[in-house]
Amino acid sequence: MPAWNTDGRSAAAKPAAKHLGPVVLIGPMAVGKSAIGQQLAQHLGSAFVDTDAVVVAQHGTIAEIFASRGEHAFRELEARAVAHAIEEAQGSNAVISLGGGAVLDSGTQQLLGRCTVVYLECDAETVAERIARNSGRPLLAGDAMGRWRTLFATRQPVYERLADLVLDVRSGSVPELAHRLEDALGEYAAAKTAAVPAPAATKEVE
Ligand SMILES: Nc1ncnc2c1ncn2[C@@H]1O[C@H](COP(=O)(O)OP(=O)(O)O)[C@@H](O)[C@H]1O
Ligand SMILES: O=C(O)C1=C[C@@H](OP(=O)(O)O)[C@@H](O)[C@H](O)C1
Ligand SMILES: [Mg+2]
Repeated sequence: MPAWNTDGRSAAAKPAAKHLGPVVLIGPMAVGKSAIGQQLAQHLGSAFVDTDAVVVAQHGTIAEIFASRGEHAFRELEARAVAHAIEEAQGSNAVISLGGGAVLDSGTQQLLGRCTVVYLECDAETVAERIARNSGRPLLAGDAMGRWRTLFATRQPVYERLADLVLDVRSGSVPELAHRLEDALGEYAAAKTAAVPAPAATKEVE
């Protein structure tokens, strides 16, 4: 049972939700950032932005960008798309799914301080089948699983450091995980609300 926003109103209308701000999903390739993010946004009645989709819509497929302009150019386009999405989402509970490597950018890391960051935690076994039918992820060309493990090993500390919440996605379907995340966010927002001291009583002036 979702802990909040069960009445169809926008999540931002709930007092606790204002403590969340934009909800940003991070984690390695194929953990479900795009799929779970989209469903979560539907549950919350929030906007959804997949920053990879923004880059693709503006500049062509990720594989084409890597091939014609290189990874560095992709990272610049990605950082710009992320910054724009986070700026636009201020004051709302929009859900933003990043690409797995977006968190390496220092500007992005700073902007994430204005968001609730959810790290989707997974392992190689869970993503193996998804990676095997990988398409369109140039960094996984060749030995996909070996590359995934290597990238994960270097990025895992960054994901952990940036996370406000960690969601274990090693079991459960996309709809189940989206519900689980919605509940966890509701609890997180309620805890933050409780932690904010009530405003001091104003003295009456005669
Ligand atoms: N919990 C899950 N169970 C089954 N399939 C999943 C799950 N999470 C994601 N998938 C599928 O795995 C693939 C990769 O998911 P995606 O959301 O694109 O990952 P990411 O954005 O993290 O790279 C998609 O086909 C998606 O539907
Ligand atoms: O981890 C990465 O460096 C990448 C992850 C991809 O996004 P997903 O994590 O959504 O697959 C995409 O941005 C690009 O292929 C690079
Ligand atoms: Mg994605």
